Amino acid sequence: MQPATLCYLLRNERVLLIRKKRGLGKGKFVGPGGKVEDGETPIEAAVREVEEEICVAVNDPSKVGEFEFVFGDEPKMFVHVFRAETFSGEPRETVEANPRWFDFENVPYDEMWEDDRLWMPHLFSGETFSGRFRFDAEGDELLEHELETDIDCRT
Ligand SMILES: COc1nc(N)nc2c1ncn2[C@H]1C[C@H](O)[C@@H](COP(=O)(O)OP(=O)(O)OP(=O)(O)O)O1
Repeated sequence: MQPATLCYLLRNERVLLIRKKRGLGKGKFVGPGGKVEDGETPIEAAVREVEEEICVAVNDPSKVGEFEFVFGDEPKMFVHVFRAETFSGEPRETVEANPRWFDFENVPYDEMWEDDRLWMPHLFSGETFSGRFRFDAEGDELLEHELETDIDCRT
């Protein structure tokens, strides 16, 4: 399965999301992230993707979750989820992404992947989690899921 990352920047009860401009999930609000490249660790990939997508240097990402995404019967991605509260640089728009801060209460779930509304509240409350989400073959509709919290997430 393709390894990938999501890295959520959190500050003052707000989360930074990007309007994705290309690739899987184009047009949706998502967390900064992308595929893990050959020779990279997930944490290195998470830091690189945030820098590439919104020009922010993340200092202390900590792993808080793991997801398996399945499209139809095809395992699609294994995603390592990180959170970061210290980072430097002002988030800037790039060719890949348009960044925007949202209050935890006003996250635009209707414009996001369907799984996000199920687990993001656990991110905001400081929990760890793991999930398996099966979508239809096109990735349009979430068909079934399992979600567990308070997992051991050490990398
Ligand atoms: C299917 O459900 C998903 N939900 C959520 N919340 N996030 C998802 C889902 N499927 C994929 N993702 C995330 C995981 C990664 O952060 C990205 C993958 O995006 P992409 O394939 O565009 O990765 P890049 O490395 O940025 O793309 P390039 O190959 O173009 O560099 O989506």
